Amino acid sequence: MASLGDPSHAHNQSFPFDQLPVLDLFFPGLAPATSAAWSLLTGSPSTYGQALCIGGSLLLFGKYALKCIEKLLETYFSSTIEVPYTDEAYDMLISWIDLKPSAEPGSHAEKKSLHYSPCNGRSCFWHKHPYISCFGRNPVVLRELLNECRRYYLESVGNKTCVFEHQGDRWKASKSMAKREMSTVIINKKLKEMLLGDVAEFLDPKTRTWYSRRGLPYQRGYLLHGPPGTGKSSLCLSMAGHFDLDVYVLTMSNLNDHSLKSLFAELPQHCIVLLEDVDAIAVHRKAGGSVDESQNARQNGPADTKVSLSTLLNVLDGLASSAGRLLIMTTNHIGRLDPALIRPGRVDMKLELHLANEDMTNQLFYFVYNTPPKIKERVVEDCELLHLAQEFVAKVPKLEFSPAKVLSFLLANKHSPRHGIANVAAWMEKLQEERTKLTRITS
Ligand SMILES: Nc1ncnc2c1ncn2[C@@H]1O[C@H](COP(=O)(O)OP(=O)(O)OP(=O)(O)O)[C@@H](O)[C@H]1O
Repeated sequence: MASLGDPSHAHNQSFPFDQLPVLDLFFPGLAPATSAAWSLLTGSPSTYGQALCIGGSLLLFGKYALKCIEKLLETYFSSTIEVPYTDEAYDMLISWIDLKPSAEPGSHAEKKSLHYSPCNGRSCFWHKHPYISCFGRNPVVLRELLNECRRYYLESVGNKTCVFEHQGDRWKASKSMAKREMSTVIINKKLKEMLLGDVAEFLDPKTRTWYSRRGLPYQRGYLLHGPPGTGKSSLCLSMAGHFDLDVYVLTMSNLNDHSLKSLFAELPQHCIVLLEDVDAIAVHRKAGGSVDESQNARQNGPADTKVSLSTLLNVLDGLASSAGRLLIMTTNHIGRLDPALIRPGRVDMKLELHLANEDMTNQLFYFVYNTPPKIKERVVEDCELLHLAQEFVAKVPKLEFSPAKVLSFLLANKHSPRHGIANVAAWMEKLQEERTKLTRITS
């Protein structure tokens, strides 16, 4: 029996090649590779083994060397501009890419249109004629590109009102809508004029100087209150269009203290901050006037899921530190608001929007059926309009329906005012039924 130390046995220790064909049966091509590796390990490399070894090393080190070169180039020979997802420049970049001919989604653009956006990592695209990459230490090309994106973006939203909404504690452009003419929001004429005059005066640069000379906080707050569907949000949006401002919408029910603070910290200069349904913060006070925290917690839920009044007051007061923002709060229940929230200085003007009176119903009728003189095709002849409007107004009880309801009815009959007028009674009956049903459910 041969011992392990027996040199003659060493020779017999070679790879069991007699087993190779069997291995090859299951793993074709494995046998030659293992034989090369075996001969390398046992110190007698074949040419094939040597080549394999050199190739492998080249592959390994080549990859590493490439990474090093890439890093070196990136660090010393290229410029990079970071465009975070949350930055408006990101939206500009996206709209620019979307506008590129290569991004045209084809003839079915209207339905399920495609939108293109840059992904994380490296992207190559054409900018003017040369093929640009960020190679080189001069960032001018990148700046130029971003400027071009900005130009495209501003052109595309030129006649639009941009609305930003919050996602967690970040702002995100949610939609850009065609500017809504102030004339399409039907409210008391004097009220509208007063509001527009006040905002125009506030935004005047002279007013800003006036405030700063006296060390007064340059801020203005408005409260729009009234029943649902009286045009509070519409008024805010059309004001934004009128004064060319973007709107940042905060929905109180989806916020907590932390997100509210972060969102306020990120607001740009010159914009409208719309706080919708501020009554979502129901505040209970004790007999002495102090805030009843336990009652608040019971009604509003845990503190980390809701906005507390003290945080809201703090951020509103902080708003004064950055100039040029208009604060507009809306509510359907002014009686539920804490007096501290709507005290002068935080709210400078309160405007109540009403259910449709005779004048508003008349204006809504004209809004739907009056056709501009340029358009030949008309539903009603001008001479008939006055008479039909009077007939409609006489049938609709005043201060009973919101402008939203009246408008919705008129739009349902937009092709035939006569048919609409004939159906007013049935419509009111239906509304009454709905109201009774709702009262039964809620009681
Ligand atoms: N006064 C109005 N003039 C013209 N359209 C109106 C008016 N009020 C409501 N509408 C129309 O009704 C719809 C709802 O209006 P809007 O959202 O502005 O009402 P709101 O008072 O903000 O309601 P809510 O309190 O429920 O938020 C919109 O389509 C709007 O065009």
